[in-house]
Amino acid sequence: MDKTTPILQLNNVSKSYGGTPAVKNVSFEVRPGEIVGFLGPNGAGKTTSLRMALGYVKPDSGDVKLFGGPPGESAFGRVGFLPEERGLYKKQTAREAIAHMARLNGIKRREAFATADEMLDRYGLGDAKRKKNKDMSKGMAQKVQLLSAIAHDPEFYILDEPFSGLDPVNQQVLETMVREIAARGRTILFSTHVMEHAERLCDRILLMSRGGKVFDGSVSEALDHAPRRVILASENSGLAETVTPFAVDMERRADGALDLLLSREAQTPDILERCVQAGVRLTRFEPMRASLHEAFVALVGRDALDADDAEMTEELS
Ligand SMILES: Nc1ncnc2c1ncn2[C@@H]1O[C@H](COP(=O)(O)OP(=O)(O)OP(=O)(O)O)[C@@H](O)[C@H]1O
Repeated sequence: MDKTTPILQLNNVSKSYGGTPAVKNVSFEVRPGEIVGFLGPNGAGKTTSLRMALGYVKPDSGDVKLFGGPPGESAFGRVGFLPEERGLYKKQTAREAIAHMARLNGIKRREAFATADEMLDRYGLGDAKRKKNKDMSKGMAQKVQLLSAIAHDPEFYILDEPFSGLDPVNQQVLETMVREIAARGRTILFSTHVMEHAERLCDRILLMSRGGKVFDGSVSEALDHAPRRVILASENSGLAETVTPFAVDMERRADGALDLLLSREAQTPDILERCVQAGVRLTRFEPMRASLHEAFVALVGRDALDADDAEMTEELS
């Protein structure tokens, strides 16, 4: 496989359960060295897509290529997978759990235990080496499970909601881990509901909604879809009337300022100019930085609206 071959390709993949579509005609690629965030509301089809990527679930139609071929044995030892459902053998110790998975991925026994010890030390779990999984806190067990998914140093990491269930400190530890892994040239695809992690970590995000892909691009491209807002206040009257032509919505905040949701065409310099012309003396003019969360809501909301329109058209026809 050359360096330009995508690590993962889903081509028009669909999967239904009992006649209900979970994933509908989804296509995307993950290229070598990328950190890709997989976002979407509950039930959007993320886990199903990841399982198809690994070959655990067979698509009804479309095809999946992992390392340029069908997912399966050829990818043995090259992928590290953290499943959404967490679970470790209760009686295993932390080092046994990690070594066990490393061995399943082709690492020899002695090296597997040495790696387990080294990783537990490196990620602050040195004291837990001989602790049984049943005696660990939820966060600790999750870290151990993550380490067991990555101990064989795979080329490609598929992590299904790796941040869920971790406290803020451990989320930070995990973020650092992801950066370290990426710095070694590895490729990472992770699903998350936490926009801040996606915003900070990802080269690219994929957004799913109702089984379909609704966005595929960089974080800054996604932010273009977020509504733009400006917070305004003035020391005299007439502000709301003056800025109304630039707004699709506005709200009076508790501190008296106006929160303006800008229309697509509205330009902030024009708002300032109009206020000056109208004699409105501004005491506050604060364009707000859009968040990925707002872009997410806008993109998923639009998808839901489009779907409603389609349903309505079907009903009318
Ligand atoms: N094994 C299964 N049997 C039946 N239905 C399933 C199965 N797996 C997934 N589904 C359904 O497929 C849809 C997509 O689920 P999926 O778990 O892929 O979504 P998700 O985006 O990962 O959601 P979440 O963020 O809640 O984990 C849901 O409606 C779910 O109920």
